[in-house]
Amino acid sequence: MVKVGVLGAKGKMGTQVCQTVEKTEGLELVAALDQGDDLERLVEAGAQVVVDFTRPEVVMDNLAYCIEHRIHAVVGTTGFDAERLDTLRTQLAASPSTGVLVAANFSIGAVLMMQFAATAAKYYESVEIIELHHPNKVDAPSGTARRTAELIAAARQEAEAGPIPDATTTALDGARGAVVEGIHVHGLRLRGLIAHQEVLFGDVGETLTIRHDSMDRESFMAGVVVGIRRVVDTPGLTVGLEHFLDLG
Ligand SMILES: NC(=O)C1=CN([C@@H]2O[C@H](COP(=O)(O)OP(=O)(O)OC[C@H]3O[C@@H](n4cnc5c(N)ncnc54)[C@H](OP(=O)(O)O)[C@@H]3O)[C@@H](O)[C@H]2O)C=CC1
Ligand SMILES: O=C(O)C1=N[C@H](C(=O)O)C[C@H](O)C1
Repeated sequence: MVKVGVLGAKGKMGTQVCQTVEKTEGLELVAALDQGDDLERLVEAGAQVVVDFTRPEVVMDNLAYCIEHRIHAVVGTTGFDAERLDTLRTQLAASPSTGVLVAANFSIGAVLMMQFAATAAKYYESVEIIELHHPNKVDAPSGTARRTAELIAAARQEAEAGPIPDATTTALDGARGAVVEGIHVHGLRLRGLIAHQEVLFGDVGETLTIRHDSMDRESFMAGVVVGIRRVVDTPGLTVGLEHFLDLG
């Protein structure tokens, strides 16, 4: 039995993660903490794995505590850049048996979308990303959009692709979205949505659009369970759920 603690337990994702852990064979929910709760309760409850769906501004402190106390972590909270990931690697070096998984998106379809986009990247001159979410989302662009842009940029760099064409010389602020690793990312916030993303590729005479839709937060739960089961045997930092999946 894997003893699991959840941080952000009263939030949209945390609530569902608690329910999932409680009904999943081999997992036991031993702590459900939210804003204002003392992290010491994780140690008192004997948590072996913590699942964090909190907020970008608090997640690094949560992880520092977990790593210091040799508690593995499955992290869905957004806000990770290269500097934050390096900080985790440094902290984990002092706790070599501990595993941390940071995944921008736990939905299998979103993982595939990112993989497909990385595969397509070297074949197209143009690429832009549109992420669409519920209006209660606090961050923009989404972690998934950032990660997708990073993967596409890495694939383009490896293929020695030229610059993305764009003749814009005048624009209102924001009209061309944010730029992540040289790729334009546009964010929409709309009541009725949960989590959606389109990656649009273009070249002479054709376009390719890869779209993923999460219509229910249940779509993230299978990936979270895989993360919990695998992180206990995977010391160090893992970035992306794809490393815990058999994608062929
Ligand atoms: N990787 C993935 O697949 C997914 C990632 N996410 C990400 O997960 C994060 C949470 O999303 P969501 O559930 O929608 O957000 P919510 O705002 O619904 O939930 C966050 C919860 O964390 C609580 N919280 C804030 N600070 C702390 C703290 N220090 N310790 C414990 N709990 C705390 C909040 O309390 P309060 O409201 O009082 O501040 C709130 O209850 C976001 O970064 C989001 O982008 C979301 C969906 C999928
Ligand atoms: O806040 C959300 O809802 C989501 N956050 C993650 C992100 O920022 O990519 C994952 C998914 O898009 C839902």
